[in-house]
Amino acid sequence: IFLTNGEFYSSVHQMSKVMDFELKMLKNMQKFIGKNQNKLDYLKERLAEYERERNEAVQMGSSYFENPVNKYLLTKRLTSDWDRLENILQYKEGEKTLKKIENKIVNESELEGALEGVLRLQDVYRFNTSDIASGLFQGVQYDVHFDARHCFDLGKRAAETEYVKLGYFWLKEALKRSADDASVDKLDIELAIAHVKFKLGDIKGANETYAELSSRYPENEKVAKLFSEFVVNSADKPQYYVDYSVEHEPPPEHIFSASREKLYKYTCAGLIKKTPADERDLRCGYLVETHPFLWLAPIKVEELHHDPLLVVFYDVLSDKEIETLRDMTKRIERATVMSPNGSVVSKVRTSQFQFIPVTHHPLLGKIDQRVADMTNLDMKYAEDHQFANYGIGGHYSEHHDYFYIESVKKTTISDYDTLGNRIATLLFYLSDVEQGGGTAYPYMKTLVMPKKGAAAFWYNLHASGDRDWRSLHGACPIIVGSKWVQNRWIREHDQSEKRPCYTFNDKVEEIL
Ligand SMILES: O=C(O)CCC(=O)C(=O)O
Ligand SMILES: [Fe+2]
Repeated sequence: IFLTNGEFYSSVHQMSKVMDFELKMLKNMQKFIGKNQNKLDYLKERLAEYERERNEAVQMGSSYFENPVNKYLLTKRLTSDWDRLENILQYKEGEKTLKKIENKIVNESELEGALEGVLRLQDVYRFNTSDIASGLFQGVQYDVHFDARHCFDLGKRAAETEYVKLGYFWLKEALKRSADDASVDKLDIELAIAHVKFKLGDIKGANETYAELSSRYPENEKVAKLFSEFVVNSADKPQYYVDYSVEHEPPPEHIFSASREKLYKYTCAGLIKKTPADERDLRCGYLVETHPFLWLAPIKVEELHHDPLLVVFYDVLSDKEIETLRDMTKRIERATVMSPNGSVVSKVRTSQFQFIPVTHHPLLGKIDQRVADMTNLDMKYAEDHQFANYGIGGHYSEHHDYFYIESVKKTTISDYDTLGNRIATLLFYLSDVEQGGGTAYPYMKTLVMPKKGAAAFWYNLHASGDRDWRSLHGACPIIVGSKWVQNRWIREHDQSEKRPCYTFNDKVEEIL
């Protein structure tokens, strides 16, 4: 058994394990019910039999005992039969099975992770609470909805995270739904709303809610207690209201003045995108120069940004190759999980992000040759192939692929002295994603949507070797679907023949 702590919600691949686990639980439950059903059936039969014998005896009166057989039967019922029955009654049928069911493996932190996944989606894509609650995502209607209890759980969870304000809206939604849905107590929702208001610094609003509740429930001890706690805790807080008219703060007027995290989210949500003027010089076409073979089989390439360079290559992996790659990652993963020693949690984690050396399978070398043809870089200087799987809500926040060599220990980076920094990244998409899951490049105003068999390619370093901060990117959360990617991180030493240094420094100073 290897399912544990908050590792599943982020990967659909892992979720399928959870599904298998649920099936086992259901089977155990069936077994438990079956066993107890047999026991009850047996007991019912015995009961009927004994009642019948007894009724006969009662009807016959004392003459019943004139028959030695009857005398024997009564004695037997009250002695050996009864002992057996007692044993059966005391025996906890299906106890072992019950233990298995009780010993649930998907624990509370999984649930918290799942709730936070929903909140992250909502935050990044700026979904309305009532839309999510009724199963509407980016204009696509799904046949799911959240009841008052779900909304309440989300609201309470949100209040404990960075999404406190969303917590307010979820609790309001819970309140709305509780009108004709008794899955949660209305007063509990209202108390949670008062608490969230307090957390948001809405001291005046919280005070009004508590005051109203205590006048509506004058005898309620819980209300009185929470109100007086609030009065004590808010005594030295500034007294103001919070505006709840919008669920998501609009971006600042000069959008690039926002934090990098915000820029990443805005790009995922489509608030940052290229203007027609930005797109004017970008081309689509066929790549034929880097290798004579490409004259026969040119690679489809789409330019998405020029400086720094960002392109997408299409149809560079076949479905069959992708199948082989996926099989490869499955095999390695299982081997890791079954390993008898070492931390189980980290093993499960590495199975969501795993490195496979090029020597592991001939296909990996073949792919690297293709990458060399596509990028004109030398793949001798690349890291191991990295595979990753993201599930619903799974994401990778904004980051640079290059190393900050000043701030990390050199020894933690493989072969830094010989290979140097990550000059470029080639990111294969091994799956389509139904909704969400794009790769966002805020400074290039680009959102690349995963397309099975395609690959995004960009430079992380200037030709001078300096880090290019404009290569900032991140994987947007998955709304629906499962995303598989394969990373090729290409190092800078020694690409000098492939990407000559300029004689001038092309470094662009950071504007932050
Ligand atoms: O999955 C993506 O879209 C981006 C992944 C990424 O940036 C990374 O693994 O470094
Ligand atoms: Fe990255």
